[in-house]
Amino acid sequence: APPSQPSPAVDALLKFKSSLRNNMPLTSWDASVEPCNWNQGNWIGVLCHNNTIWGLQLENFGLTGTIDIDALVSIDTIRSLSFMNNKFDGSLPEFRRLGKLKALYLSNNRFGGEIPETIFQDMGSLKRLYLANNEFTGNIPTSLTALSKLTVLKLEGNQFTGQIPDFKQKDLKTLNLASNELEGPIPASLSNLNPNSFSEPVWTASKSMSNPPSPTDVKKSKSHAWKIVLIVVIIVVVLAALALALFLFHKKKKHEAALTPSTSVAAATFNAEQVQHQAPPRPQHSSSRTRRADHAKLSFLRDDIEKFDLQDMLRASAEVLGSGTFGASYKAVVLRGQAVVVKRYRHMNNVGREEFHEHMRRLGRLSHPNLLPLMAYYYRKEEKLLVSEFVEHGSLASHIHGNHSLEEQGLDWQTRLKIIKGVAKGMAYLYNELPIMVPHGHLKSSNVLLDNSMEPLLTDYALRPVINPEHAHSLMIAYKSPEYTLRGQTTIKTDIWSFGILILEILTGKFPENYLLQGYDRNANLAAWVNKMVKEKRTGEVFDKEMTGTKNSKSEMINLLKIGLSCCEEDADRRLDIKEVVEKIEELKEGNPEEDYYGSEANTFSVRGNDEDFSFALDR
Ligand SMILES: Nc1ncnc2c1ncn2[C@@H]1O[C@H](COP(=O)(O)OP(=O)(O)OP(=O)(O)O)[C@@H](O)[C@H]1O
Repeated sequence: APPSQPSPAVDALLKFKSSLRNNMPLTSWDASVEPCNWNQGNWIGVLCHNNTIWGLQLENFGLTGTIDIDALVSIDTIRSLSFMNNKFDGSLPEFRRLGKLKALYLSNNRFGGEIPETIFQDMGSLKRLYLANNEFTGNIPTSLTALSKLTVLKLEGNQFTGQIPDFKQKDLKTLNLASNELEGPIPASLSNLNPNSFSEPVWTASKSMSNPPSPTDVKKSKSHAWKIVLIVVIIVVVLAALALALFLFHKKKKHEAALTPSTSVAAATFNAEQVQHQAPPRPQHSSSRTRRADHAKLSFLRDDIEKFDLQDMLRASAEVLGSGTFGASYKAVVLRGQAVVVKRYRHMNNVGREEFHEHMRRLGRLSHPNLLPLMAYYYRKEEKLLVSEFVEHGSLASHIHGNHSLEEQGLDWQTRLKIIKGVAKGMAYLYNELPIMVPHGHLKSSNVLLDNSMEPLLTDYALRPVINPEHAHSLMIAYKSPEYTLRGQTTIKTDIWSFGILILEILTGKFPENYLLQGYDRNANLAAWVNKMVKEKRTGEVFDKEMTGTKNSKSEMINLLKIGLSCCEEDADRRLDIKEVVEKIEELKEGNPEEDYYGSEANTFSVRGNDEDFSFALDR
């Protein structure tokens, strides 16, 4: 029933809405419905937790007009605001009056002009600030250097001039200043930062395929940004060499000493620090030897493996595999040459010891040919490590998007089909087997690993119960579905969307292009593109040129494309469920694709080479 008295938050949000122009997308903002009541159909873009509004995420709506800070000030619980990818212009609004904000995302708008020096003065809680790709001019405000909690600052793609301020924050991990008009020396405090922070993606420093640059970022890189990068690279290399020498000396000296886990992790992840430049974790000094031993205990989840202890793992030289949204992963060789992967998770600090153990035991009981088993884990309040086997063949992402030489060709159709089948079976098993229904929550091509026979192994699955809820939203951003963008919740339905995108990715060879955006753009995602091509009767052009198969696979490919699109229905209720997906994939076989839907075959496909082999040509 409609509330008799609208709550103050409702009033405030309606007032906020009234100063926006083009606010048509906000029709669900209606006084007769509570903003956080999902049963009634909650308000679009309002982020809630336990019935409390903690943020607004109004992205890709074409909004203009005024951001009414007065109205927002009266909602005391707001911690995160995103107005990315809209058309707001004018000077930066007075967000300083929202002193408790932890995240402010304003990238890809038309805000401009000089930013007053003091504007960030009262925003001591701010951790993430995105002002990229606007039209800001003048100096970078020095008040930013006083934000002690800042971890990510994105200022690229503006017209900032003058010198780079002296950022001294120890937690600042990502700083992007590329594509501005800055000059002068790089402050010494920044020599520790990842050089790529000055251009764009951290991913170029690692081999991870998960975070490719967006086309706009690439376009916007200007030559002076590269000069800065070069200088920083030299500084970092010199520092790294010094640090390496120190590390080796230290390792030799302390060989016998029992290290506390976090000290050891810092040492073992030394290589990673050069990539990530995270502040190394501080040693936890415990008072007794027993406590140290306890601390250093790995909990094993399976009996069929030879046990090793944390010290073995941490003393082994670690190679960084990459750093994703959840944390960084390292490869370490333990015992008789067995390679394991240790993933160090951020944002799991809210969960208590018992709860964590219980969920790990649940995951440990899972056993399926398409799930990478969890071997062991480590729990301390401020440190969580998950250990699994190292999978030699790498990830699906690296196979689809990596560079292929003549000897090493792209995946053929049969292999792609096998992979997709395995992924579907792994997902179905996961839903069936866990005593509580938990989605995979993080399905993407870098989380599909391939064993020696190219059978897929899902990893990073079902972790939602142990991720801090306030972070889950910003962490699980891969392959975003429309409703995920609105509610920030992973569900079985959002999984199916991700699975559909994975099918389209595997068939087209294209990286889901909205990956780096925070929100869902109905015109800029892989499903929208495929749908558009299908409508234009250009289906043949969507398939990956590197995918070879026999002539007969053509209809199978088209049928799989259909399954992918049926998983990517905007309306979540219309998506297939996992059982249907598995059945349909298993039934995939020759047949006549529906011509009127997919266009005339003669126009869309071409056969190259002999009759048996074909590939799709783009240049017809
Ligand atoms: N057990 C494993 N064996 C081999 N490679 C792995 C293993 N686990 C992860 N990788 C690879 O290491 C790289 C880094 O993985 P990581 O899980 O840290 O990041 P990600 O998958 O890119 O992002 P996210 O943190 O969002 O899951 C990825 O390329 C991933 O495919």
